[in-house]
Order: sequence, then structure tokens, then C-alpha cells
Amino acid sequence: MSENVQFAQQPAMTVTRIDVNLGPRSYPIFVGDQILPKAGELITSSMDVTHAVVITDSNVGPLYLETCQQALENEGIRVSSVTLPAGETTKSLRYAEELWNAMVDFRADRKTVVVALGGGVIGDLAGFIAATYARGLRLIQIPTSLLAQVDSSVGGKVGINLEKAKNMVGAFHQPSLVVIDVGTLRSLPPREYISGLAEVVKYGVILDAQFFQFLEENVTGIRNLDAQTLTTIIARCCRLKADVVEADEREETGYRAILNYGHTFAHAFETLTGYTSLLHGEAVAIGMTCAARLAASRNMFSREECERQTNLLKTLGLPTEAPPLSPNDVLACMQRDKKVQHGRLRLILPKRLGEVALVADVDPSEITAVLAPLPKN
Ligand SMILES: NC(=O)c1ccc[n+]([C@@H]2O[C@H](COP(=O)([O-])OP(=O)(O)OC[C@H]3O[C@@H](n4cnc5c(N)ncnc54)[C@H](O)[C@@H]3O)[C@@H](O)[C@H]2O)c1
Ligand SMILES: O=C(O)C(=O)C[C@@H](O)[C@H](O)[C@H](O)COP(=O)(O)O
Ligand SMILES: [Zn+2]
Repeated sequence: MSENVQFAQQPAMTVTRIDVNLGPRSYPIFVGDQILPKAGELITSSMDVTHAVVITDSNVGPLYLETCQQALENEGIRVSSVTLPAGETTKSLRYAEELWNAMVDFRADRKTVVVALGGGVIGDLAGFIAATYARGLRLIQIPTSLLAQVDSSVGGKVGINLEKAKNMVGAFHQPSLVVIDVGTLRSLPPREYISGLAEVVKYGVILDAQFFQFLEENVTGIRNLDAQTLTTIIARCCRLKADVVEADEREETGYRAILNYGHTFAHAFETLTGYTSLLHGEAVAIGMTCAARLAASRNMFSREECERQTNLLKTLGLPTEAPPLSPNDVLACMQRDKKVQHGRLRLILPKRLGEVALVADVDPSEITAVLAPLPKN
């Protein structure tokens, strides 16, 4: 359930609160329009903070760092900040090391909080610093991309990429607070906004057929960045993800793996293209299309629903065709997926819109078959 909170002196500002219930690691997610200036109040109302290290990137910093810093300083918090180059290649050991050293220079101690101000790259990397520096600091996520607001800022997966394997080094480290200002999406480049929509569609396919239909029926509002439509979408995705994380926080029972729908293909595409040509959401859209086609070819997913997924992805402007890579290279890269157990590949495949399953008996020939271009009608 989500709940509406109003700031006492600003009745016009409505904030939706979603709680992630994880016992001692529980935290709230606040979603609202123009709530970044209130981040300091939201933090100090539930946490004791005197020093924050804000980590951001070269696109987000010039737009939002000053507002964020002011919001924290207004609450008496000492603020240090680091601005890193924007882009997926920053999610690497090189920048993790730079950040660890910067933390020493900032005199960070175990009561310092790390604030991730940016998209999923900054969220994952800053989260990794919070998980590892001094054996663990508190983390606050302030996601500014759609993808980070609907997915990466929630759930505690943090980490970095290796040249040969995406997200291969990392940890589970839950944030203490997530502050989502939907207003920041107005400055997001259209390609990045569309990329985030892939994870939104994912939530419909894996868990919520009604939400999938809502997306089909609200394409115009989505295209126009309608604030109400966006708030509904973000709050729904956060609630759906929170439910999964509450049930299987560290992907131990296998249930959390449903959030990985399309990702075994996607991570191989991203890795083999050097993390530069495909955005994560674009790779996920193609990966979901491959997974759905594979499921349809085994008759475990209907051709009609497979087509509905492809149509929605295309209508939203997402790619659905695999990049021109050697199928054997893709297969080899997929074998490094973190869901592999005892050398056996496991894939999340759809059964119907709103329901997926973890499948362990996929033959390599089924994978290479769906990497071929779709036949033209
Ligand atoms: N931890 C998780 O659970 C999880 C979930 C999904 C994705 N991810 C990871 O997230 C990453 C992708 O995240 P992303 O799509 O946010 O990429 P990103 O962090 O690179 O951000 C996208 C681009 O938009 C810019 N940007 C962000 N917010 C902006 C704003 N408000 N205005 C203008 N520009 C803005 C960034 O500078 C960047 O250039 C991948 O590394 C992926 O693996 C992690
Ligand atoms: O939170 C999760 O769990 C997810 O799988 C969400 C994914 O969207 C995300 O891309 C995640 O980083 C993938 O995790 P990985 O363990 O497959 O690297
Ligand atoms: Zn993802």
C-alpha cells in the first residue's frame, strides 16, 4: 500500500510514501514532484546525519547538485561532493578506487552517509562505495533517471561492471531512504527516458497484467511525461519491486530472479558492445523480446501475448531486434550470468502477461534461434 504525506507548510506538495519492509533494514521511498529541495528535511526527520558525501555525474551535477547540497546544508549537514563522468563505463573499479580515496580525503567516518544523486550508474556505484567503505555506511538514493526511479534505487543491489561481465562485483546493501523527485525527469534526454520504460514494461509482464494494460492505454500520457501518469507508474513499480525484495531480499529462494526477466540476454548484449552502444533499458527490451519469443516457441507463452509485449515496447520507442553479434559469443557471455548454477543456465520466461517462471532446461539451440532477426510480415 502507498500512503500520501503532505508537508505542513506547503499544502500543495503531495508526496506518496511507499514502505519497503525488511525488519531492521526497512526504509521509506518518497515520490513527489519538486521534492528535491525537501530532501534534507526528509533525511533528518528519520536519521541522525552530520556529514554527507554526494556522488553525482557530469550531466546531473550541473542541474541538481546545488539544490541537493543546499537542502542538506539547511539541515546543518556538512556536505562533500564528487562529480564523475556520466555513462556506464564509470561503473568500474577505476572510479570505485577514486571514490574510496576521496572518502578518506573528506574525513568520512562510519556515521557519514553516501548520497547517490543520479541515474542507475551513480546509484549502483555510490551504493557499492557505501557497502564497502569502512565496511559499510548508510546510503541515500536520490534517483534522477526514470530507470533509477522505477528500479535501480530500490532493493539494494549495488556494484560495478567487469570488462567481461556486467555487475559482476557487488553487494546487497539496502538504502536507508529513497527520495524520488519526478520533476527531475523533465531534463532527462528522450532516449534515456525511453530506456527506463523497458524496466516499466518488465514489471507489467512479470507481475501485473492490469498494469501492463494500463501502460498500453496510457501511451500518450507516458510520451508527454504527464506528472500524474508518471507518479502512478513510478509508485506502482516501486511497490511491485518492494514486494519481491521483501519476499527474497538476497535472491536466495530464486523468487527475486524474476526481476531479471530479459537480463541474461541484455547483459550479454551490453558487455559484448563494450557498455557503450546500447543503454541498459534498450538491451533489456531486446532481451525481453528474445525471452518471450523463446517461451512462445516452447508453447509456454501465447503468440498473441508475445506480440502484445513486442508492440508495446515498439510503441514506446524501444528496440526489439538483437544487435549483430555472433550467437556463439552471446551464448558464451550468457553462461557467465549470475543465475547460472552448477554450470547450468537458468532463464526467466513468461507464462502469461503478469506471470513468469525460472526455467533451467533451456537448450543452447533455443537461444541462438531467437537471436536471429524477426521475420518481416
Ligand atoms: N541495482 C539495480 O537493481 C539496478 C536495476 C536496474 C538497472 N541498474 C543499472 O542502472 C544502470 C542504468 O541506469 P540509468 O539508465 O539511469 O543510466 P545512467 O545512470 O547512465 O543515467 C542515464 C543518463 O541520463 C543522465 N541523467 C540522469 N538523470 C538525469 C536528469 N534528471 N536530467 C538529465 N540527465 C540525466 C545521466 O547523466 C546519464 O547520462 C545500469 O548500470 C544498470 O545495470 C541497476
Ligand atoms: O533488483 C534486481 O534484482 C534486478 O534484477 C533488477 C534489474 O533490473 C537490474 O538490472 C539488476 O542490476 C540486475 O542484477 P544482476 O544481479 O543480474 O546483475
Ligand atoms: Zn535492469
